[in-house]
Amino acid sequence: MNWQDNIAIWQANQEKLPDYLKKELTNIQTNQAQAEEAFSTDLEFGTAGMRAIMGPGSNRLNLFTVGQATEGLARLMDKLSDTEKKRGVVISYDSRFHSAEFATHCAQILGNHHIPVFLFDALRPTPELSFAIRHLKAYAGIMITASHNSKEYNGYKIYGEDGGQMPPKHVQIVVDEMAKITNLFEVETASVTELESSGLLTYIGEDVDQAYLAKLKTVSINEELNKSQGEDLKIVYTPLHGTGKMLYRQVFEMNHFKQVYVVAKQAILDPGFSTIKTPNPEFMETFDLAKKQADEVEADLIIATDPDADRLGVAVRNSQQKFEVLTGNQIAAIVTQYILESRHQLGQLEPNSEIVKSIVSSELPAKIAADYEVTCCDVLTGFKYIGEEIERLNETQSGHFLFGFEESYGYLLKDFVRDKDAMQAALILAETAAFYKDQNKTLYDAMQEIYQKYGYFVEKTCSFEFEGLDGAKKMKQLMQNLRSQLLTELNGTPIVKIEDYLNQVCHQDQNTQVFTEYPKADVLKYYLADGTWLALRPSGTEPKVKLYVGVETDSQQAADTKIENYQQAFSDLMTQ
Ligand SMILES: O=P(O)(O)OC[C@H]1O[C@H](O)[C@H](O)[C@@H](O)[C@@H]1O
Repeated sequence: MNWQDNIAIWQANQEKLPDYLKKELTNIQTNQAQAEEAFSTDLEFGTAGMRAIMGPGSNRLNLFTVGQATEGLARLMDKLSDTEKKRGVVISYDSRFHSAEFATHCAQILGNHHIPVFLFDALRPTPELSFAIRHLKAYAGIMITASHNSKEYNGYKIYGEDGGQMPPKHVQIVVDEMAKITNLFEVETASVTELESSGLLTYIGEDVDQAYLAKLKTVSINEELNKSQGEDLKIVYTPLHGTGKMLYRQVFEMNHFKQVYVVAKQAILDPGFSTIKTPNPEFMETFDLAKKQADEVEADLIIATDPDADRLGVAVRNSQQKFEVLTGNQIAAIVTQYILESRHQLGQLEPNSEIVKSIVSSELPAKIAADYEVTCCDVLTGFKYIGEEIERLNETQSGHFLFGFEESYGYLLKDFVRDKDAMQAALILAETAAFYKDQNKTLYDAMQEIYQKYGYFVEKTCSFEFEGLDGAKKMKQLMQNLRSQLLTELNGTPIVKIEDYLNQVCHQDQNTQVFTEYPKADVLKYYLADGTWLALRPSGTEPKVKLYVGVETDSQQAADTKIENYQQAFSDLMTQ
């Protein structure tokens, strides 16, 4: 169907649209480029479900595209046995515009299929949703969030019964069912009152909070340390206008961190994120307000969580006492070092322990792990793969999960959650900071010690935007070109190995070998003769190709120069 016909269908169904969407439908037609983009194609399920700008259209996040996905999930569940189906679905949502409305709409669609729904009575973090699925023994979960994207976006994630993001093979069934819904306006809903009275809709909140908080108490490794040092540690915390606000105080207090100063202006649930450009805890500017407050109260560290509280960013004082934002990889290295060292000291480092990371994350935690005879398992980008590895370890009883992370600021320690959990990460960071403070050191000092011991492993990610309708096609083409003309050197340094995760082949020493331990993914990873690695992949959540570079040298300065040079050389190649 062409986009004009698609608009005509939306217009014909005007009476089903809420007022704001009616207005937006009229407005969008005055801008042909935007209208074409919104109506000429359908949203796709990416790394983490669907994420898009909100507005009318089949390629936008709105009541009807959210409805289509939920109807897909409902039809998948219709195929289950009655007992399985009756386990129901847990739904949560973040602080964004329309998040609560979308969540209720999902409940009404599932309810129409006689699927029980457990809907949070107010916004809650993504990790709490993941926990709630297992806690309530539900069959699936839905989270309405666009994570750290800007305010125009919203998103939709589906979780499976293990609390992890639904694995691709199940998502495919949902996607196939979605494709059968050719008219988005035909998806039926039940009324909320009806569902409430029939018992199909249950509101959850406080009980699940208490159960989740109790589990969060098990994250600490050395409770005695927290008891003795927790009172002295000064933390400035910002929930960046999102769900972290709901539980942070109890989380810190229950774990003996009493001096937590919240950034009051960012503890307001504001879907416009009016104090920041984007609610992304990886950017320096996101910490501006927090930094001011941290200087006033002489805080040791700043912790920020994104609006759905699954990712976490940290700023620490450097040797000049100025706050510096750590990268996702640096946070992972510091936490890995602390977990392994403290467990080792306490005699709690079990044999067959394992950390899990994505293939585009730093090699430094792997090197630290090796030093403690702990395995490091690599998985594809997407926390669901870390969830799958945890499940595998549990099922086969072949190992003990200690820590999972991605360079994109996602961390998990305890498997009562099967996605990244910023609350767990906040706790372990506070404990780590307390550990070093006890020795008169900061987390910045900790990072320097790690570099000195293991080498300067430094990584940088940059991305190339591919907006617009033909963006996805252009990204695929770019990857294809790099596959058909394999690079042999970069900046004069030979490329010794190339892994192609789509064709599942590894090119090395003029040989091509097949590898099948990962699902197929559009990723190319290059290994250079000097130990540098580069990876390139189209993002699954944004219209971007991401370039990741990791180097290992003997000084920070040498690492920075090396990274700049390689990144530049590769970027030049891509834009030629
Ligand atoms: O690099 P992308 O495909 O955009 O994904 C970036 C991140 O997106 C989401 O937050 C996923 O849950 C993460 O697992 C993933 O690392």
